[in-house]
Amino acid sequence: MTELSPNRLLDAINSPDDLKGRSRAELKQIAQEVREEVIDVVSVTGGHLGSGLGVVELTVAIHAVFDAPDDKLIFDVGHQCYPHKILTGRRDQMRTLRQGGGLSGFTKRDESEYDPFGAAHASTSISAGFGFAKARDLQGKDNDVICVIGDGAMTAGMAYEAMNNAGADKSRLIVILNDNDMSIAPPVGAMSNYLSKLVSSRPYRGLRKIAKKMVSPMGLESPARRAEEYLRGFAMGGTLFEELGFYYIGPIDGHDLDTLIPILENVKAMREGPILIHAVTQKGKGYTHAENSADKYHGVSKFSVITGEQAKAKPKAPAYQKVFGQTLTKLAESDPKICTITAAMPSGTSTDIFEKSFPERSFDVGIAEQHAVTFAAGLAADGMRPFCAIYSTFLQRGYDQVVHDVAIQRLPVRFAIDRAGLVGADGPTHAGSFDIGFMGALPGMVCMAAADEAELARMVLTAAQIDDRPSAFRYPRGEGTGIAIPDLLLPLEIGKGRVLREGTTIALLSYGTRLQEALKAAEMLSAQGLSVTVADARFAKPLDTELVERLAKNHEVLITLEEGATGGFGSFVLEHLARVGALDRGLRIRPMTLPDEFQNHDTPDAMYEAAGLTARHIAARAIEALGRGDIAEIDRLARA
Ligand SMILES: Cc1ncc(C[n+]2csc(CCOP(=O)(O)OP(=O)(O)O)c2C)c(N)n1
Ligand SMILES: CC(=O)[C@@H](O)[C@H](O)COP(=O)(O)O
Ligand SMILES: [Mg+2]
Repeated sequence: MTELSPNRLLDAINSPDDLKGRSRAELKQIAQEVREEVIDVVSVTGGHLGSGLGVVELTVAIHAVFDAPDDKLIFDVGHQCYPHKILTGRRDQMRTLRQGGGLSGFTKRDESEYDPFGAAHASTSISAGFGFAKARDLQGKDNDVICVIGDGAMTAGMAYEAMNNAGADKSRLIVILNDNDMSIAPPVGAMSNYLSKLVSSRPYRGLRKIAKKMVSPMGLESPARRAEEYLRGFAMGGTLFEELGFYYIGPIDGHDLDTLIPILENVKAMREGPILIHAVTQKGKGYTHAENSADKYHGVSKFSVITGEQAKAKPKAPAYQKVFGQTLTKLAESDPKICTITAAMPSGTSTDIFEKSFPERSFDVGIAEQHAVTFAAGLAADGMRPFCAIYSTFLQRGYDQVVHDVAIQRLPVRFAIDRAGLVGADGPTHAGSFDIGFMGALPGMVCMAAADEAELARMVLTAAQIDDRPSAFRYPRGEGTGIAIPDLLLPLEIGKGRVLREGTTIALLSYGTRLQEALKAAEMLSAQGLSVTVADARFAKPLDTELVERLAKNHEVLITLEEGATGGFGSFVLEHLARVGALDRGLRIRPMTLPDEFQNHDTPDAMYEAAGLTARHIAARAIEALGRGDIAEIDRLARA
C-alpha cells in the first residue's frame, strides 16, 4: 500500500459530477490521489500502468469540464482507462481488475455507461467518435464527443481514414492526441518525428502563448481565430492536422491542469469542430520506477510499490515467443534473406531478439498490421524470406492483405502467429480464436500449430524453407512445456502429422498445445480399460488425409481438439471425412473447439476449463460418444 495523501478528497468522488465546482487546487490534489490509487491497485493486480499514469491530469480535466456520460469519452486502446474507471464509480472494484468476474482492463460498453465504446485494439477511437458525433447531429442532440488517442495509436492508417472523413465533414468532434512519445516500445516512423518537431518548435510555443490569450469563446471565425490561424501558419506552415480539416491546438502540457482546464473550457464553448488538441504527456508520470524504465511499465505483473520489483515467478520453461525469436535468429545467421516484421510489438513477439543481431533486416512498422502484411509481401516478391510476427488477434486487422496481397499471389510470407488461443487477462479482444479458420480457408496456405516449444522450433525451420507459397505457424502466449529443444533441428514433412500413442477404440487428434491435455485424457480413459490413440496433426493445411482417414477407419470414436473457434481444424477434418465417405459407416466424430461465444477475461487455465477443453472434458466427451465408460470416475480422477 502506498503512503496515501491525508484528507483524501477522492473518497468523495463517486462520479464526474463530484468534480464539478472543485477549486483548481482540489482538482490537483484529486489528480495526485488518483495517481496514488492507480499505482496501488496495479501493484496488487498487475496490468497496464505507464499509460494510465500518463493521463491522470488529462482524465481529471476532461471529467471536470465535460459531462459524461451525456458527453461521450472514448479512449483509444483503452489500456489507459484506469483513472477514468476510478473517477466513474468503479473505484471500489479496481482490485478485481483483469480477474475472472472482475473489471476489464479496457473500456467496455457493458461495464459502465461511462464507457460508450469498447476498445483494446488500437486506432479505433476517432472512427467511433465520428460515428457518435453524426448520431448526435442526426438525432438533434447536443452532447460533446471526446476521443483520447495516443501517439502510438496515431501510427495506424485507420486513424487517418477517420480524420480524412471527419475533417471534411466539420461535425463537432474533439480529438485529444495524448503524445507521450512512446508506444509499447519507443515510437517509430515519420509521424513520430513529426510530432517531436511540433513539440520541440520553441518559436511556435512562444507564438502559441500569445495566440492562446487571444482565443475567445466567440468561435472559430473570431478575429482571434483568424489571427491565430495566421500565427500558426506563419510558424509552422499549418500542421498536418490542420490540412486534414482539424483545428489544431497545441502542443500543450498534458499534466498542467492550469493549462488543460481553460483550454478544454474554451474548446467546449467553441461549439465547432473538428478540433485536435495535442497534449504532451509522460508515460509512467509520477512513479519513478515507471518513468525510469525503458518500457515505462507499459504492462506489469504485481510489484512492490517501494522497490518497483515485479513479482515474476521464475519461468519453468522458455516462453514460446522467445523460442521463436531465438530459433529465427539462429537460422538467419546462415540465411541473409530472412527478415522480420513486427507491428509495434518487438518485445511481445520477441523480434527484438532478432533485431539485436540483424537490425538492418528487422522492421517495426508501428501499429500498422495492414501495412506490415503487404510490406512483407513486397519483400517476399523480390526474393526475401520475411517472417511477419503478429499476434493472432492483431492479424485480423491485416486479413484482406493476407488474402489479396499474399495468398492470391502465392507469395512466401511466413506468418508467426503468436498469442494463439486464449490469452487470459486481456480477455475477448485479444483472444487468438479465429486464425485457424481464416488462414486455413486460403488456397495454398500452409498452416501449422505447435504442440510444444520443440515443435515450434521445427516449424520455424520448416517455414524458412517454404519458398513457393505462404505459410503460418501458431503458438500460444506464455511458457512452454519444458521439453528439450534439440540442437539439430529437422524440418517437418509438409502435411504430415505424428502418432504419439497407438490404440484401437478412441482416437484423439490434437492441433496445437491441447496435445498435453489429450495425453492426460488418454491416461484417464485407459484407466477404465479403454484403448486410446493420441495424434498430433501438426498441419491444418495441407491436412494429413492419410492419418485422418486411418484414424477414422480404425476407431469407433474420433475427437479433434484445437485452441480455436468453430470453423477451424475440426471442420477441415469433418469436411474431408464427409467428402471421402468416411462418415457413412457410423464413425462417431466429436470436434472440440472453443465455445461459440466471446469469453471474458480470466486466467488461461480457468478460461480453458470454462471452454470445456481440459483433459477431463476430453475424456468425458469420448465416453459420451462411445456410449460406455464411467464419466463420474473421470471427474474423480480429475479432482484427485
Ligand atoms: C491493432 C493493435 N495493434 C497492436 C496493439 C498492441 N498495443 C497496445 S497499446 C500499444 C501502444 C499504444 O501506444 P499509444 O497509443 O501511444 O499509447 P500509450 O501506451 O503510449 O499511452 C500497442 C502497440 C493493439 N492494442 N492494437
Ligand atoms: C494493450 C495491448 O494491446 C497490449 O499491451 C497487450 O495487452 C499485450 O499483450 P501481451 O501481454 O500478451 O504481450
Ligand atoms: Mg504513446
